[in-house]
Amino acid sequence: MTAATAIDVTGLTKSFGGRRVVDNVALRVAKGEIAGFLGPNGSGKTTCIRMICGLLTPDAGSGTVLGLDLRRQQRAIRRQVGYMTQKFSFYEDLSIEENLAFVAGLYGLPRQAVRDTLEDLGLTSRRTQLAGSLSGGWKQRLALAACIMHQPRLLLLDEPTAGVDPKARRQFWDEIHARALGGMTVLVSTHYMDEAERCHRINYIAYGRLVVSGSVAEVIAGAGLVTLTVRSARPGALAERLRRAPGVGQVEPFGTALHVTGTDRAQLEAALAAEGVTGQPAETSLEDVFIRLMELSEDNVR
Ligand SMILES: Nc1ncnc2c1ncn2[C@@H]1O[C@H](COP(=O)(O)OP(=O)(O)OP(=O)(O)O)[C@@H](O)[C@H]1O
Repeated sequence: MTAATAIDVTGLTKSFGGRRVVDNVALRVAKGEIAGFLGPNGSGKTTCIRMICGLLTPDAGSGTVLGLDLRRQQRAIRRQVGYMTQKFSFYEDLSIEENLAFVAGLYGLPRQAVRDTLEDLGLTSRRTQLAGSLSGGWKQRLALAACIMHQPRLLLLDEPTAGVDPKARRQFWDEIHARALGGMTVLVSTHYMDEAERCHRINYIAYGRLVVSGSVAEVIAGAGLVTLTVRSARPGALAERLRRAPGVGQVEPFGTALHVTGTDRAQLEAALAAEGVTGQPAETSLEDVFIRLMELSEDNVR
């Protein structure tokens, strides 16, 4: 491991009840990087995150987290990591400040840490509000406050913005980027494409296996997909026919236009020409790429 690497693990493997849910995953995350973790439901993201933060022991695999040994130094790792679980919970009948004071007590932090964290996350004016009465966005902010109060060097976020409105999500991401600029490393799982695009690098996992890793641009370029957009008076009927045409992968309506994606430009153009329409070149979206990766992974496990 170099000093600039926050997570450096290889061969991570975990089975539950004889079923392998994480299979030989290698992951490297540089210090100060925001790494996205994407993949279909049940593909093993949460399990990987829990192995990385020292809550679950891998069946196989090794490596370091913040320079600490993944297998032998789990306790030390847990102390330096902030982990926001998918279903974070609080004492609903306690205020924001009381909830944070409770967490501070668990970590043995001084009272000042609560005041600083309230201030830092813009929670001071609401500090007496009961956690149970907060909106989704403020609850999530409280959860973030609770997991960064002990100033971890690595933040692991498991679908932190599920069910939160766009403005609160944007504020949350601004907060995350500010922390990363300050040197904190972040590994965040998400199903939202716009959030994937906010990450420095993304890692796509399917059926327990890491399928691809890189910047958004690298991942899109590496998929080798071609996308054309067509307009039609009856896009629904055209989409139906195109989906059955050879060489056509995905056909997605975008308003009155269709985005048609495949791996071979000549075949795509031929499919459109057979329908009497011409396509205009369009950018392949990250969503198109992930759907393609998921289909390829399905084929591999069948
Ligand atoms: N403690 C456990 N005991 C048994 N099975 C488990 C356990 N934890 C996870 N699993 C199973 O392992 C698989 C991977 O789950 P995991 O939660 O890691 O996936 P995920 O990628 O985070 O999914 P999602 O996107 O839905 O959150 C799932 O099939 C899940 O049911």
